[in-house]
Order: sequence, then structure tokens, then C-alpha cells
Amino acid sequence: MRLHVVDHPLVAHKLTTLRDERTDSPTFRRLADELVTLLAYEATRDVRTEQVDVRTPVAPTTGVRLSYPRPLVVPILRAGLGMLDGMVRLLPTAEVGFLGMVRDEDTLQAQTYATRMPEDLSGRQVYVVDPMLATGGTLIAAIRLLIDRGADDVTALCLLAAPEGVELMERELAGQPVTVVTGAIDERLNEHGFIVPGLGDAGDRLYGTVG
Ligand SMILES: O=P(O)(O)OC[C@H]1O[C@H](OP(=O)(O)OP(=O)(O)O)[C@H](O)[C@@H]1O
Ligand SMILES: O=c1cc[nH]c(=O)[nH]1
Ligand SMILES: [Mg+2]
Repeated sequence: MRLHVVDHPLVAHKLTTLRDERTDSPTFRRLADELVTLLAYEATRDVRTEQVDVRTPVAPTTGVRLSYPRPLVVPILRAGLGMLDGMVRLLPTAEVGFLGMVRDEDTLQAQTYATRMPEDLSGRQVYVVDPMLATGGTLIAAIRLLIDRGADDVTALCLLAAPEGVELMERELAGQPVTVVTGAIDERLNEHGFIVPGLGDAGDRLYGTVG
């Protein structure tokens, strides 16, 4: 597994406002959208392209375009939905699949309640978006499902990660074609499995509901 922490002052600035408990849901949604664009710049560095001929008003030349099969973007519901628009804006040819997953508040085990994506992902590049990598259980389960369906290159974009979750992913997904791109790695998890200092419950902060 490859890990990339995006070290950029704009990312740090936006993450700081995102963390602030006074930031309201509309502002939180806007910042999450802006942050995914910055993370995606790094995360899509190896997106597959093919050569294409183009004629400018001045001369013919050669360029590139995103190649087929189309990349797949998979938001993990609910909180991942807050990163979807920014991602598909950058990858306009992408197809979108959905994974509904929720962490049991007591056991911290991830449960899958919805799966809507192609059965066969052979040869596909997949971008999973979820703002929080805490224990890592959710992302590990999501990535295993994608690799079981044939995905041969999976990149996860997270706004924040905990060291415990990154370590578990490195152990459980060793040797797999997986990259994690995150805006920061925080200090630790607390006794409720929340990232410290983190930003609280990303789903609640995005959508203003508890659940
Ligand atoms: O790394 P983990 O310990 O598995 O935790 C991370 C998961 O927890 C959050 O989702 P949550 O279960 O709160 O669901 P929600 O998006 O519906 O709020 C978050 O968006 C991740 O999916
Ligand atoms: O800190 C955390 C951990 C899991 N899920 C969240 O939304 N926040
Ligand atoms: Mg939540």
C-alpha cells in the first residue's frame, strides 16, 4: 500500500476551518468539496490516459485524454457523498458506484447496507472517497470488495486519517494495488474510535443530522 499525505498550505488552511466546531454545515460542505479537488490533484497523478491527435487553430498536435475503461468513483455513504461532486468534476468521464457502510458505535465494526456498482471491475481504476479513515475497518472492507470484483488499482481519498487506521490498512492490504491519499494524519483515536483532534462526525457535520 502506498500512502501520500498532501503537504500543502491551502490544504492545511481549509482543514483548520473544517475542524473548527463553529463551522456550519454549508461551509463544511463547501470546504470538503474544495479539499477533494486539492487531494484529487495528487490522487489522479497516475490516472490512465491515451494519446490523442488534436488540431489547434494554429497547428496539429498530440495530447492525451482519459482512457477506457472509465475510472470508477465510489463514495462511501453517507459522508463520502460530500466528496463526490468535487471528484467527478475533475474526472468527467468517470462512472459512479455507491457503497453504503456504517460503523457500529459500540463494536466499531463496519457494516455494509448498500452496494450499487458494476459486478465486474476487471482492469478498472477505482477512486474511493470517504472523509475519515479512523480504525480503517470501513476502508479495508470497501477496498477488499473492489479488489474481489477485479479492480486492479484502488486509490482512497480521505480528508483526515488516524495513525491506527493507516497501520491496520498497511497490514491488511500489504501487497495490494492500493494508494491512500490524505490531507493529514492526526494524533490518535479516542476510546470511542473518533480521530483526535479530528473534526467530529463527518456525516453529521456535512448533513446536520445525527446518525
Ligand atoms: O475507519 P473507521 O473506524 O471504519 O471509521 C470511518 C468511517 O466512519 C464514518 O462513517 P459512519 O460510520 O459514521 O457513517 P456515516 O457516513 O453514515 O456517518 C466515516 O465516514 C467512515 O466511513
Ligand atoms: O472521527 C471520526 C471517526 C469516524 N467517523 C467520523 O465521522 N469521525
Ligand atoms: Mg458518521
